[in-house]
Amino acid sequence: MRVIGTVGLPGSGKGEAATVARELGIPVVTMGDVIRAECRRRGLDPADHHGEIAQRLREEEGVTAIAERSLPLVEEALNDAGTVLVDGIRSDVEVERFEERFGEDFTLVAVTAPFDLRVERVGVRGRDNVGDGGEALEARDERELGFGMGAAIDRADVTVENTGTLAAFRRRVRSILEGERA
Ligand SMILES: Nc1ncnc2c1ncn2[C@@H]1O[C@H](COP(=O)(O)OP(=O)(O)OP(=O)(O)O)[C@@H](O)[C@H]1O
Repeated sequence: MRVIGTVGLPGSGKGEAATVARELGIPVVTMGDVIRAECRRRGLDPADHHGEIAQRLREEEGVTAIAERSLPLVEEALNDAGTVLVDGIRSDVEVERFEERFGEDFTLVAVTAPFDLRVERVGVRGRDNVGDGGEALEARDERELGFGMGAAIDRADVTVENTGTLAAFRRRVRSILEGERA
């Protein structure tokens, strides 16, 4: 069994890595789904309340609340597959929770790309209001780093620098996902 977690700043390529996993038939557990489910449970629209509920869950159940609630989903996915990808790790305490649960079977993969490249890519994707100078992305970076994402990236077992072509990145991710455990 292998549990592969991905971590990276906005626009670094985590979504693309998850797409590669799905194409290989590897189930993807998205930690944001936990938050969306909790929004619905509280009768709130996830589109408007995602950030607020993420924050409240951490306050009410501790800083590992979202990781904790993701664990049963990962375990369920492991019933049918040898490898599972976890998308959405945001802090070092979450990394510790996965390491505590899965030990050597957990691999943390950091995806990195310089700010300017991420601005360009997020712009192409058109999901964010980047504005001139990439200010929106800067604010998102700050929020993520505030959760402890920098410390999580520092703990990675493998770092993929996503500075080349999309095809090269996808190949690298595929080889990590298919690779034998060291
Ligand atoms: N090496 C690359 N070359 C060109 N485009 C890329 C490359 N890697 C990723 N992209 C594109 O950049 C955009 C951002 O990547 P992706 O959505 O995977 O980022 P993300 O880390 O999931 O971001 P977020 O945290 O904001 O969801 C996507 O449109 C993706 O297809």
